[in-house]
Amino acid sequence: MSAELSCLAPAKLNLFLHVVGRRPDGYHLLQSAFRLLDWGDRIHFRVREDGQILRLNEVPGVPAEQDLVVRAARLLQTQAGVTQGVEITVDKVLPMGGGLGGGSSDAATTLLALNRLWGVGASRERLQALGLALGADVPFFVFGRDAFVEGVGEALTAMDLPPSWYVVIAPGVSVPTAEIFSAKELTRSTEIIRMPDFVMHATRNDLQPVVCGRYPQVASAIDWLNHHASARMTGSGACVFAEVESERAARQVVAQCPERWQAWAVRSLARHPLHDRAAAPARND
Ligand SMILES: C[C@@](CO)(OP(=O)(O)O)[C@H](O)COP(=O)(O)OP(=O)(O)OC[C@H]1O[C@@H](n2ccc(N)nc2=O)[C@H](O)[C@@H]1O
Ligand SMILES: Nc1ncnc2c1ncn2[C@@H]1O[C@H](COP(=O)(O)OP(=O)(O)O)[C@@H](O)[C@H]1O
Repeated sequence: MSAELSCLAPAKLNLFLHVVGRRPDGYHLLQSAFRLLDWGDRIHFRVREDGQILRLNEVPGVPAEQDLVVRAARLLQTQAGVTQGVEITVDKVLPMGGGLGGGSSDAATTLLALNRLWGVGASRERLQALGLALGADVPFFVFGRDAFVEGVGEALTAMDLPPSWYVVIAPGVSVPTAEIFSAKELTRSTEIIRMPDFVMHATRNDLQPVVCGRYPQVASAIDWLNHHASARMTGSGACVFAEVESERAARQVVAQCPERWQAWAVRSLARHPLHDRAAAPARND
């Protein structure tokens, strides 16, 4: 008999992304609005009593030791002095290096799930702080609701947005985040805005011109989607998105998408699923 749990690791969109400065260590200071999506990877956790942390399935391009789910589990186990272990199965749905935060979300879902399954009882704030060591977007996914994000990803302010439908397109390329942040043509001095006042048309993704200049597939996906609704890149790319008025409109655009790209109709998600189930005990099988 061992405790187990299956959970969505939701994707995110950066509704806008401004680069407002650079720290002495080279990391960039950002302002961004992060939105959760009701779409993502699926992760299954099963507690082991022998302390081992195992990923059971293959994930192309991600050896188990480098997988953020394994690294997140190991970090929590060490930091909280846990003697139990876990078997993890990752059903990868999100394109990697897509700017949808897949790896970071997998890590955050792992922290939230194991905090419960192992009975650690760490506060959300503590899990956010732990998550920052794994990646800049992990604190947001632990926070688990739409947020204004500042600093390098650690300063979060909750934001309430009405539900929306989006079209998301993967233009079939993977963009390395480090390459884009180190580009000499990147502008790093966008004026700091008062975040709650943002309006989409007055914002942009500062990484988008750099990515479009280097990856023409991203530029052409934005051009194509712009014919249907106002299109923009998420994160450091390569995925692009547009908000549309309804599920029906989203599905119509997806149906017309050229075959060389992948497209999805997705709706927003108000809360990370583990937040909704915060009070529920882990299932025992
Ligand atoms: C810019 C965002 C917005 O969501 O892009 P996406 O990764 O989602 O596309 C993220 O904050 C990215 O976070 P993450 O993907 O975790 O980046 P990391 O692996 O920590 O960083 C990869 C590399 O990008 C650069 N980097 C990253 C984040 C940042 N604020 N400044 C940087 O200069 C650093 O050179 C770093 O070594
Ligand atoms: N569980 C995971 N899922 C996806 N990528 C992972 C995972 N663990 C480690 N990675 C590494 O993180 C990189 C960035 O992946 P991802 O988070 O999908 O991109 P992005 O930050 O652009 O959304 C991948 O190329 C991969 O090497």
